Amino acid sequence: MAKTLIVFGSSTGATEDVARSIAQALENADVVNVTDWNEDSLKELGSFDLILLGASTWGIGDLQDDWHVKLGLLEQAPLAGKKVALFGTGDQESYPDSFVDALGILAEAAEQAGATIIGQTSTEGYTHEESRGVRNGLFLGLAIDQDNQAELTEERIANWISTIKAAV
Ligand SMILES: Cc1cc2nc3c(=O)[nH]c(=O)nc-3n(C[C@H](O)[C@H](O)[C@H](O)COP(=O)(O)O)c2cc1C
Repeated sequence: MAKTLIVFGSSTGATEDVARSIAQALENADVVNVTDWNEDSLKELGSFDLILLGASTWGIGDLQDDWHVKLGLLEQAPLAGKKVALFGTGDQESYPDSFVDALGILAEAAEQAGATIIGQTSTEGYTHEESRGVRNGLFLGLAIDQDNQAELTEERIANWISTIKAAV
């Protein structure tokens, strides 16, 4: 398996749990909290074949706080030619018009840095109405709803990882 870096931002632990589950399922993954991400971290990106970025959505469609502070760093990251896959947690019932918006925010920043986004997923099985995390009818990454569909999380992660492995 490709050498993988997972960077997550999580306010109450949901996205961190997903990040750690993903890391367990991959053979060669480093997991980093975005709070520990700095200019020096950017220099190490070149040694990874695949970069996974995970964030929750807060406010109404806002990027998780720790990620929000580091978004400028992501925009400047040396990601040209790199494959980046995204995962996000959200609550589709309470926030149907901004469900996993963070996926869209991270995608735009990573693309600005030259990355190619892989790992888009179907919106089937979700009840949201609007999402900045959807482009051309697909989520820009893995969408997890621990608040309403926790029973689907394990299977969603497993399916997504298969797709990612096939794409690297
Ligand atoms: C005040 C508040 C605002 C939220 N806003 C959104 C939102 O706009 N969109 C969304 O999908 N989820 C929203 N959520 C749900 C969280 O994103 C969800 O619970 C997530 O799993 C939290 O992940 P974390 O613990 O990793 O930060 C919100 C939750 C709270 C409490």
